[in-house]
Amino acid sequence: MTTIRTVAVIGAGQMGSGIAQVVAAGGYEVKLYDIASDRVTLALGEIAASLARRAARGLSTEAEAQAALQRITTVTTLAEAAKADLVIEAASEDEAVKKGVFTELTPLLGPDALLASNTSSISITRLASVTDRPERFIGLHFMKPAPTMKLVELVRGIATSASTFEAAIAFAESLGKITTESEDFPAFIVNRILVPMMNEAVYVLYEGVGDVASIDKALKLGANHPMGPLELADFMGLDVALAIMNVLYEGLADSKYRPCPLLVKYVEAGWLGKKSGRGFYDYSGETPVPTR
Ligand SMILES: CC(=O)CC(=O)SCCNC(=O)CCNC(=O)[C@H](O)C(C)(C)COP(=O)(O)OP(=O)(O)OC[C@H]1O[C@@H](n2cnc3c(N)ncnc32)[C@H](O)[C@@H]1OP(=O)(O)O
Ligand SMILES: NC(=O)C1=CN([C@@H]2O[C@H](COP(=O)(O)OP(=O)(O)OC[C@H]3O[C@@H](n4cnc5c(N)ncnc54)[C@H](OP(=O)(O)O)[C@@H]3O)[C@@H](O)[C@H]2O)C=CC1
Repeated sequence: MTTIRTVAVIGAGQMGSGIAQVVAAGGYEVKLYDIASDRVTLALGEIAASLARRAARGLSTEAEAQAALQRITTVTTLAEAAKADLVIEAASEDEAVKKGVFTELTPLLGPDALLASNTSSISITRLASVTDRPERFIGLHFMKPAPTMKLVELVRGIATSASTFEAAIAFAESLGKITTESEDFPAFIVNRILVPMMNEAVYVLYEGVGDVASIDKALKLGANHPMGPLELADFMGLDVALAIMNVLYEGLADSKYRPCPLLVKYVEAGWLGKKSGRGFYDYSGETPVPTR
């Protein structure tokens, strides 16, 4: 079994930065890469702030937070990122982008390196097929926010070996996470169930059944969800939610997964949720304000 000491994270967005933080806190050396180098700098600042908040909440000591931050190195080329025992890809939810990353990365890797994707929905078998090591490739699906959420969903592609699967379980558990296993079907388990529920909430808004505040209040107080479905969609990123719906719609060829036209329009407008400052809520002020 490969001994994992150094982990590269490709993509320093919402998930890549959270994953880098969790992995560094777990005692691993981390290399963080993004296609946009300014994004990596921003991510490091976000990680430092999150580690400090968690220390202030008593979830770690100040010294542990500092040590975790010290273990993260930012890199500006895939060649530097490739010098790792495990590479976790967390780039945008777009099959062409992810395949591009793995195609470029593969010849740069050491022979024993393991590959993982944090994809929310895309076939692990198809992503693995562009590499030279589909048996050493696995879906390692962290939930947002990665430092807080307990689950890591593991997805084996058709060629993933038993030893890769075991290494992935051991790695996730070493981070204090609990794993679950899904077969390699569109959007796996969590998002197959969760994201159509959020899409339905957008239909409820689109059809005028309720406004943003009513829909979120209904699910928060009526079903004890920690966030309403529209708040959660904004938190996840509307582009990510739409990409997952499209994978379900195309992959399962069933009209019940049709993305709500209002969700499509929001993404086309660049209203991507919290990360862009506007989605179903407006985040420009102190507290989020419903937009409909
Ligand atoms: C798309 C995919 O592929 C898969 C997915 O991830 S699906 C999405 C899965 N995630 C969820 O369903 C999350 C649902 N929401 C929750 O469970 C909770 O609201 C929560 C855990 C996010 C926060 O709960 P909480 O009681 O406020 O926890 P708390 O410990 O105070 O905060 C945890 C972190 O969440 C952050 N957070 C809380 N609410 C937030 C919000 N509305 N927006 C952004 N960040 C928020 C906090 O800042 C904190 O971050 P740091 O550790 O960096 O300080
Ligand atoms: N958001 C969520 O709740 C969750 C998302 N995921 C999955 O995690 C992955 C990342 O999502 P998320 O972090 O939300 O998305 P973000 O848009 O926040 O981050 C993606 C990052 O990847 C960068 N990127 C794009 N192309 C490349 C490339 N070729 N090489 C390196 N970096 C690249 C983007 O840069 P730029 O912006 O410049 O294009 C961006 O910084 C997706 O697969 C998503 O489905 C999994 C669990 C939860």
